[in-house]
Amino acid sequence: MNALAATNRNFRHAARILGLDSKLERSLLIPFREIKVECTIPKDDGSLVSYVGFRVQHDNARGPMKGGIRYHPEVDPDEVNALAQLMTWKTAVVNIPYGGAKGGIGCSPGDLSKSELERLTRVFTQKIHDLIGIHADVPAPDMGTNAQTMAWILDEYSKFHGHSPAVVTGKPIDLGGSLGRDAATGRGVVFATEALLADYGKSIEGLTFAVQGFGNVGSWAARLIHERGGKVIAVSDITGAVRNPNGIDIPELLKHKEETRSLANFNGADQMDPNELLIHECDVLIPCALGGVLNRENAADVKAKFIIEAANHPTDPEADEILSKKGVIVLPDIYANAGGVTVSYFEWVQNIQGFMWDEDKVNSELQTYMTRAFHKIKSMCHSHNCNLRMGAFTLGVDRVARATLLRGWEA
Ligand SMILES: NC(=O)C1=CN([C@@H]2O[C@H](COP(=O)(O)OP(=O)(O)OC[C@H]3O[C@@H](n4cnc5c(N)ncnc54)[C@H](O)[C@@H]3O)[C@@H](O)[C@H]2O)C=CC1
Ligand SMILES: O=C(O)CCC(=O)C(=O)O
Repeated sequence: MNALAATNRNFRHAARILGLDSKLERSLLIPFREIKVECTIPKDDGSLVSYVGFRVQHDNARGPMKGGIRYHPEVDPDEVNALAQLMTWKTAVVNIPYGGAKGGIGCSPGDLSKSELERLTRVFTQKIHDLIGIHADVPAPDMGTNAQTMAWILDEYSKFHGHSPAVVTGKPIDLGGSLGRDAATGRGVVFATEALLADYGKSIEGLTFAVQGFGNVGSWAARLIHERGGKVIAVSDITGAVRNPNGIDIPELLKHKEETRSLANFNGADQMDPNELLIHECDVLIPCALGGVLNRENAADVKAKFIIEAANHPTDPEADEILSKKGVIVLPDIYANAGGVTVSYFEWVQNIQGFMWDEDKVNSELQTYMTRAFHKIKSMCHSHNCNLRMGAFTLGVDRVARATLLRGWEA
């Protein structure tokens, strides 16, 4: 099922549970604004190449729209729409004063030189600068983008609007980025995992983990799990996959990845088929890469007891049903990976205050937000007799619906 159909289906299910008015339901589903722009740049050899850039601003009832920008060949308008909508529910789940947005450019960032990426980012920013802004829409990194990408957006935007560090988050510390933002999504995943496991009388120490994706989110999640005594027994990324039933030495794997840019030829683990990772024997599976990876083709073969959705939309609704029948507990993306946008919020607050927090404060506030949201989700699950995904969706949708009604929406 495509990402937008899946996200709409989850939203409609939550709206039914909440008994939302059908006109309000329809209004919440329609994006506030969809932007599609042509981005033509000269390549390093002087030839011209054109890309399509998207920004979907889904909802701003609770505050400025917020969400990452993705550079990936499979970026398409439906997917960006789905991811923007997920941001609206996600910011509401962790109760930060934002709406939702998402952007992307259909490109292969690994095939572009640094100067080509810079030109592409600047052209994209020139095309959308009037529609983003500190109190309108605040981009951040997502797959294929990073702090450097945010620095270029900040610089280009500031040419039009004056120096504006709060227009993006996830920027370099030297330009007003927050301590702890780089690790925040992975750290939030770990806080979310701890909250869930505690609910089952368990802890990370001694459990086995399989992690798909070893970029920003996956590598930080794996590192922090390793530090807490969890055994990361399988890791994959676009270059391949490795496994070690005794636990992979994650700091060594990080060093190897840094030196070789690949998981291949790592001495501390055996190579494995990357397609096997999601169905590998483990206690906890953490998808940290693409959407739709758990679907009706593989869900029945999943062996993990818990799935923590660090990626956005990794589980298709058809897989959700299969996993639920198998008794697998799924912690949904709009909560599990909300640590990134939560620390983005702290970064924005620091920029507006002109006051920098120390890293311990960032991390401890993040833990407070993640733990509080988990208990709120659980209480929605009890009230509505639903699973964690619907607990999170009902929590997020209810908060956005209330804000919309209070602002004067009338059926
Ligand atoms: N960066 C952030 O703050 C946040 C990211 N996310 C989500 O987390 C996921 C990962 O994002 P980042 O770590 O930021 O991206 P990234 O670009 O830093 O890393 C992506 C990783 O996925 C791997 N990958 C790509 N295709 C794969 C495949 N077919 N099989 C296995 N691995 C594959 C890449 O090799 C890389 O290791 C995405 O779904 C993103 O939307 C969610 C919330 C915040
Ligand atoms: O930090 C942010 O503003 C957005 C992060 C993001 O794109 C996400 O949570 O999917």
